[in-house]
Parts: sequence; C-alpha cells; structure tokens
Amino acid sequence: MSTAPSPPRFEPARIIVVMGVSSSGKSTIGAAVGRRLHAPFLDGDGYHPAANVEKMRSGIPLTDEDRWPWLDALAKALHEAADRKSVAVGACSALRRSYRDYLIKKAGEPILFVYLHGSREVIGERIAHRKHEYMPASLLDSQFATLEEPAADENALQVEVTDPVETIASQVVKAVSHLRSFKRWQ
Ligand SMILES: Nc1ncnc2c1ncn2[C@@H]1O[C@H](COP(=O)(O)OP(=O)(O)OP(=O)(O)O)[C@@H](O)[C@H]1O
Ligand SMILES: O=C(O)[C@H](O)[C@@H](O)[C@H](O)[C@H](O)CO
Repeated sequence: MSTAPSPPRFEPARIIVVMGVSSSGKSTIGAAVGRRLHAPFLDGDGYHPAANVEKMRSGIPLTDEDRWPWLDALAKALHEAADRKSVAVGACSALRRSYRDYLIKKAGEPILFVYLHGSREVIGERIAHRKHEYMPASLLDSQFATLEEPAADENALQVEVTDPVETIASQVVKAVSHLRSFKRWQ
C-alpha cells in the first residue's frame, strides 16, 4: 500500500516576513532567521516615513493611511532584495489582513508570514523592559486591538513568543525547507 505524499504546507515564497505586535520579537527573530538562511534582513522599523515615527514617539497609534506608504516601501525593498539574493527576510507588524494582502500585492510575489503569537501579559512584560528608539509601551494596547491573527487560508506559520529565539528560528528554517521545490530558491 502506498501513501500519497502530503502536499506542502506553505505556498513557495522567496520572502519571509516576521509579524506581530510591538515587542513580540520581530527584529530578534527576523535577524536570527536571516543569519541562518544567509539572507538579507530588512527591519520594517527603518522604512517608516518620518511623520509616522514622530506620531508613534508621541504615543499616537498609526492609521491605515499612515501605514500604506510604509508597507509599500518595505514590500518593494523586500522584492528587490529577493531578486538580488534569492531570498529575503523582513520584520513588519502587518497587524491586519489587509496589510498582509497589500504587502503581497506590492511585492508582486508570495510571502510566507511568521506570526509571533503571545499574550498581552508576556509581551507587556517585555516591552516594559526594553529600550526602543521611538515605540512607547503605551501603544501596546492599540497594537493588540488592531491585530487580526492570520486566518487558516493565509500563508502563515504561527510560533510562540515564549519559546527561545533559537527554537523559533529552527522552526522557521524547517518550514522553509518544505519549499525546496521552488526552483528560484537556491
Ligand atoms: N523568544 C524570545 N524570548 C525571550 N525574549 C525575547 C524573545 N524574542 C524577543 N525577545 C526580547 O523581547 C524584546 C522585544 O524584541 P524585539 O525588539 O525583537 O521586538 P519587535 O517585535 O521587533 O519590536 P518592535 O516592533 O517594537 O520594534 C527584546 O528585549 C528582545 O530581546
Ligand atoms: O504598525 C504599526 O503600528 C507600527 O508600524 C509599529 O508596529 C512599529 O512599526 C513597530 O512595531 C514598532 O517598532
């Protein structure tokens, strides 16, 4: 009796975007995954227009209108990096589904999202103890209020923020190894 091979869990993608609320660990995990894949890591924090940074620094949550140009710039940079290096890793809160769909549309290619799932308590504890150039801890509640967790039909891997960084990075690299059939993935 032969068993049919199981279909790949994820749609082949050259771009991996680590997503989640502020202080869920996007920069930390994204950098670790980039190192393991020898891939460039693009942190979304660096793609905000200056006005967005000033808004967040003042404790005012961003609106959809504030976020579109930021998502556009990051998506294009990820696409260019993937063209140059075969694969690119990004970090972006990508809180709403419409933002994730927009990133895919603007990148012009599939994206594998890695969703950093964690409780308000755990992430609240982390944000209270870290330093950030502009993001205040007071914005964490609005981040959770805006968050739409990836749905079952999205190309997303969920990981737990309570796991060690290296464990999460290994889970991502393992998930990506299922994508070897993707011929541009070298
Ligand atoms: N898996 C983990 N276990 C323990 N601590 C972690 C883990 N991941 C990240 N951290 C710590 O949590 C804090 C927030 O991490 P990080 O800055 O990477 O989050 P972020 O999502 O990029 O934040 P922001 O979006 O606000 O820039 C840091 O102090 C980091 O060292
Ligand atoms: O979508 C948003 O509300 C913002 O972009 C934030 O998430 C920040 O970019 C970042 O997470 C803070 O460093």
